This record gives sequence, structure tokens and C-alpha cells, in this order.
Amino acid sequence: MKAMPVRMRAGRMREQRVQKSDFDGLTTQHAMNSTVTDEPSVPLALASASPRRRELLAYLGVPFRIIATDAEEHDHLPPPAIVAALPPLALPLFDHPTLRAWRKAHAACASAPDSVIIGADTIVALEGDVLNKPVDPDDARRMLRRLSGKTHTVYTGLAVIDARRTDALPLFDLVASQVTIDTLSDADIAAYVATGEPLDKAGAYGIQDLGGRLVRSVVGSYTCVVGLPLVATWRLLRAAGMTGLRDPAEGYRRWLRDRGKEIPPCPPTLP
Ligand SMILES: Cc1cn([C@H]2C[C@H](O)[C@@H](COP(=O)(O)OP(=O)(O)OP(=O)(O)O)O2)c(=O)[nH]c1=O
Repeated sequence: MKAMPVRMRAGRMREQRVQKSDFDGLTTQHAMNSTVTDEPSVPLALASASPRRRELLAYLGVPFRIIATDAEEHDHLPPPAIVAALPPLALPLFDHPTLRAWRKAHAACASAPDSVIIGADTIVALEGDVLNKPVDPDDARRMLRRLSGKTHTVYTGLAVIDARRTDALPLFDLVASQVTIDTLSDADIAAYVATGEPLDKAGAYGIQDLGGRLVRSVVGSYTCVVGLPLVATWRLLRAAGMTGLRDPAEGYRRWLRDRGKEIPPCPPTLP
């Protein structure tokens, strides 16, 4: 992305605008030519610093701005109405990805009072434990040793808030995909961790990059694993009244094509 002035706000909030002329990296040419289709009916904001989320959301074809917060680190109790509306999940409330997504979207409201705001959060769950982002390479090696040869669940929670109507309940979703990791030797793990790729990823792997080589199968949404399930995102944004969005299956195909990837067999792997 062309460096845009980043406005600092209280509470470590950063803001950028993503629009037609504003894509970078791997998909610059494709994104500029084919990603943004229309002006949205309501301004859209993504409450996330994740480059994966920014990239995937762009494939739904509407411009948006980015507001990154440190809200997921907050642990204050949310309002009871929010807790009651969360999709059921047999994990501690503090780890609930939809609650964490809500914390991000909620924290961004003051910066985008005219917008629909989407937050997302991804965790890896294995045998009742939650694996977040590793704190260091040792932690990444430990996580990958645990995931080796097993099937785990990747959950991505979504929260959409219309900041113009803060009295209304947010829209929530929780998407789960089953990922099976190959049996990995210590040398495989060491080589992968040495790439540095695992450090900013839940569960210490990135399926969309080199980590894809560690994965034997995905059952469910592929983009849930990457951090932003496109079909569920599309559905929530439509429910929030947004128009001009590209069909998510088409966005997924374009994203795969621009990354030079084959379309995984469908089903069991879906957008
Ligand atoms: C399992 C997996 C996770 N991930 C990423 C998605 C998320 O960016 C990250 C999980 O951390 P999150 O806390 O969900 O997100 P984040 O800290 O990157 O961004 P923000 O809080 O600002 O929204 O792991 C992949 O990129 N590929 C994968 O295969």
C-alpha cells in the first residue's frame, strides 16, 4: 500500500484508507484492476491491523478504511447483552473470537462514527486449549509440535457494528474450519520457524503462505483459516445494509488466482 499518513489516536489507534489506487505487494496490479467495484452504500471500516484481513476484505470489492486498535487485549467484562448474543462456544469467554472481534469493532466506533465497522479474530483450538499467536520462536516450535499429525479447529469470530446506531445489537458470527496438519519432524518445524512466518499467526502457521505445505486437509472455509471468512463477512455486511459487495465465491476465486493458487476441491474446502 502506498504509505498513507497514519493518524495516531488515543489508545494506540491507527487509521488508513484503502481504495482503488491503494493496494500493494503481491496483488497490486490485480487489486488495482479488479478488486474495487463500487462505492459502498455506507462507509466501511475494518478494525484490524492484519494484512491478511485487509487483503481478503478488498476482494469483496468495496473501499474501506482501516482502524487498528489494541482492544483484543482488554479483559473488562462486556455488557451482558453482548455476552448473551455471542454464538455458543465451549471455550472460556475471554478467548471467544467473536467477543474479541466485537472488542476491536467497538473500540473503532469513535474513530468512524459514520461507518459500518467489522472486526474479526482468529484462534486455533486443540484438545480444549487455545493457541493464539506464539510469543517467540520457542513457543512457535511448541505449538507446531502439538499440532503435528492432528486435526484442530480454527475459529474466526466476526462482529459488525453500525456506528451510526450504537443502540442496536451488533451482528455476530463464528466460523469454524477443521485443519489437519501433517506429521512434522523436528527438522521440518525448525526450518519453518526459521522463516519467521509463524510469529504473527494464530497456531504458529499461515496456511496461505509456506505454512500451506504443512497442511494435509481443510474441511470448511479456507478464508476462515486465513483470518476473514468471506462468505460470512459478505452475509453480515449485507445484513448491515451494505450494497455494492462482490459475490464472495467470485472474490475467493480472484484472490486465489492473484496468489497463483489452485482452487482447493470444493467441498470439503469452501470459500
Ligand atoms: C491459522 C492462521 C492464522 N492466520 C492469522 C490471521 C490473523 O491475522 C492472526 C490471528 O491473530 P488475530 O489476533 O486474530 O489478528 P491480528 O492480531 O493479526 O490482527 P488484529 O487483531 O489487528 O485484527 O493469524 C493466518 O494468517 N493464517 C493461518 O493459517
